[in-house]
Amino acid sequence: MVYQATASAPVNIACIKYWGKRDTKLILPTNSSLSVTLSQDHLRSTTTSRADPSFSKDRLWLNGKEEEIVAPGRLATCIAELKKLRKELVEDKDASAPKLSTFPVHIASFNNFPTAAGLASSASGFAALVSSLAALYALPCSPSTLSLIARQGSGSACRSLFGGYVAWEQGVLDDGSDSLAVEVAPRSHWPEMHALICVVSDDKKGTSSTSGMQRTVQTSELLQHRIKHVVPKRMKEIEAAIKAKDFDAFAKVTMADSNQFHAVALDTEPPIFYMNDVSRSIIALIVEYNRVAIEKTGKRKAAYTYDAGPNAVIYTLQENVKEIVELIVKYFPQKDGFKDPFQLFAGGSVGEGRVVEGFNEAVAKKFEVGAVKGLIHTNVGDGPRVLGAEEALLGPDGLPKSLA
Ligand SMILES: Nc1ncnc2c1ncn2[C@@H]1O[C@H](COP(=O)(O)OP(=O)(O)OP(=O)(O)O)[C@@H](O)[C@H]1O
Ligand SMILES: C[C@@](O)(CCOP(=O)(O)OP(=O)(O)O)CC(=O)O
Repeated sequence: MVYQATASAPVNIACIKYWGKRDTKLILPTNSSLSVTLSQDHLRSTTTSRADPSFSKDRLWLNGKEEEIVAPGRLATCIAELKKLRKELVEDKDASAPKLSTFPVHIASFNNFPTAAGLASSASGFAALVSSLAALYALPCSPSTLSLIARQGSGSACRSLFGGYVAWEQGVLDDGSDSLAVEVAPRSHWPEMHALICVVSDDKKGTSSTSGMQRTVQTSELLQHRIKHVVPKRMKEIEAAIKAKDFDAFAKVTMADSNQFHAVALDTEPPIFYMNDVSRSIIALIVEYNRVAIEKTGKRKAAYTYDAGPNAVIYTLQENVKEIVELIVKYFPQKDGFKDPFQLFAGGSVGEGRVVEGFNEAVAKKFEVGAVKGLIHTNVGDGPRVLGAEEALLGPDGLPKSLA
């Protein structure tokens, strides 16, 4: 008998940013946060887990390379928590259930996009790990319960247990049992939400989120203001905007919160800079694009947001994506053609790009080819998926197929 399961999980990009922990071991945040889950059709982590009494120890391969599982590290904690749930919720209740909690596991995972480049690989990665082990162990758990475990792998990972629009409620309890992800609205509520990711750099980043945010907690006074007076109000505003499908309000709060996250990074001692000249020019383009839109219709049409790196994520409604791709390509000429998953250009190419009528072209300079290395067009997506045996990443010998 082979005990094995495969799952995939999505990336999420926060509109209200998580930045700061009140408990670094349990990964309990200093503020609530909210994100949009992006489609797994474009960006995903896929993970296969197998339990077998003949394995000598728990082992994990990420993109074909073995990673150490060292207790009490994050990987070891997540695996141990899931084994504990298997024992308590399945084996202790049903004497005939195989004692999978006592078997070592082999885990193989693959990210179909750059790992540790500020594209939230830790979020989709830990969500896929938790989802595949939960499927292997047949855990009767809700996504919110599983989010409690994914959170201990990487905070932002807890939000990837749901599709659509997701809040991570910070919670107040010391044991973290109320610090979990909840669905604000499913994908189907507002499926017109699209995202354009401008890959400015796919290098490993300078200051990791984990170390950067703790330096901010220790040194930034502005962070305390943000936690007490800004985020609670913004969480309410953005939830209301999502429920009402009010893109203008959604965009206003999203951009303000990205700005404030980078302001608290700058307010850290020594200061942390995640955005670069390219990032700032993309902001200038979106600000001008919105100025024209507001002049015509009174409403914003795009929202930029930046995580702990220079890559821009631009949220917009489906009807505006084409204009925005043309705008970005005009200022950031592309080496490779735009992969057009939604057929915006009906099989043709983007060409030289262009700006909308009334746009002040002087707000940014034209950059060299390669300043924006690539554009990824995606949309709001669903939560983790359990996949069939044909998608498994482990071979019959229990080792990654990529190594065979
Ligand atoms: N598929 C995966 N399975 C298990 N762990 C993963 C997976 N993908 C990434 N990770 C873990 O996450 C780490 C990368 O996280 P890191 O926070 O540095 O980058 P990021 O998630 O790309 O960026 P950010 O979270 O700041 O947006 C990897 O080194 C690995 O330990
Ligand atoms: C800027 C962010 O992307 C920070 C993400 O931080 P991580 O979740 O990567 O940090 P750890 O909990 O230490 O693993 C904002 C966000 O996703 O909310």
